[in-house]
Amino acid sequence: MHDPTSSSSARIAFVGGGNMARSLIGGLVRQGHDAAAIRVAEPNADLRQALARDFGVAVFEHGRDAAAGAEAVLLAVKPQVMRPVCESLREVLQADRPLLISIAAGIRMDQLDAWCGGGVAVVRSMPNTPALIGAGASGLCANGRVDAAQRARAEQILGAAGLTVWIEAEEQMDIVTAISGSGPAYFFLLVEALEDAAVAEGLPRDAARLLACQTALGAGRMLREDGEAPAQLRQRVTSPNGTTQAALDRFAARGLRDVVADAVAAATQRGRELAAKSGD
Ligand SMILES: NC(=O)C1=CN([C@@H]2O[C@H](COP(=O)(O)OP(=O)(O)OC[C@H]3O[C@@H](n4cnc5c(N)ncnc54)[C@H](O)[C@@H]3O)[C@@H](O)[C@H]2O)C=CC1
Ligand SMILES: O=C(O)[C@@H]1CCC=N1
Repeated sequence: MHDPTSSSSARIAFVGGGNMARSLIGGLVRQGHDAAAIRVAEPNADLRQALARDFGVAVFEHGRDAAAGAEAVLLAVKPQVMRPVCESLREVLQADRPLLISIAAGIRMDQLDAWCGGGVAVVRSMPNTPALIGAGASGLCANGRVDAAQRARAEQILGAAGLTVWIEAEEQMDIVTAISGSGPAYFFLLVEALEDAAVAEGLPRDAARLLACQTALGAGRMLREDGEAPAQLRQRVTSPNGTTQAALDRFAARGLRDVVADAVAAATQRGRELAAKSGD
């Protein structure tokens, strides 16, 4: 029987059924959320059918059909189409007043609120692709209309795919995007570079990739599970005058920390530009 107060049967609508939506939906269903209460709007028929087949969710072609009667509406479309998508939902959002959650990079809560007609409870979130395997990290930020129950709902939805962190100042969401939103790509790049370097030194590529990938996994797990600071973990690997020291000295001499700071500044700035470009 449908119990509207139960956290596992609340009607949640996803507008956009691409990669990120799929990972969040997968997480919710795995946690026991009633699949029939999850409604997804996705214009691509193949994606739509795959979502229905894989998770048993209800699928629709148009956002307004999925969103009607939902307690929370999660917007998982690209930033470039966010404005027309919000405008197409305006009528149903104004009638039902659900919690609106956006995962789009660079789109501010006041823009979403205005495009949806005003007076909307908005949570802006920035997840990342490890959500696909339940190891995501999401920053969350709420506007003044979001109540405690809606905060809990947003945490439940994003938390189904990993860790959540509340960010009080919205301007910091561009930094979250630059660190954890884009961050998986930085670690993938480092693994690519390690693999190539090992091959250049003479290791077979298969072995190089396997060792680099497993090292990333091991280091990531120690960072989250050991409770020690990253610098302490680093020091425990580094024997005086040993091999690690030789590599770390070279990273320092080549200015690795400056390169990282510069890259994060560029990503943060790009997030701000995306918000400006999407218009008010
Ligand atoms: N990929 C990433 O690492 C991250 C992406 N994001 C954000 O998540 C959002 C979605 O990204 P992805 O899932 O990677 O993109 P995607 O391209 O896989 O998914 C977007 C989906 O929206 C659908 N769509 C387009 N117009 C629509 C409409 N009018 N109504 C309903 N659906 C519509 C598309 O057919 C597509 O399947 C973006 O705003 C992005 O900024 C956030 C964090 C990380
Ligand atoms: O690259 C991007 O713009 C999006 C936002 C964070 C990850 N992917």
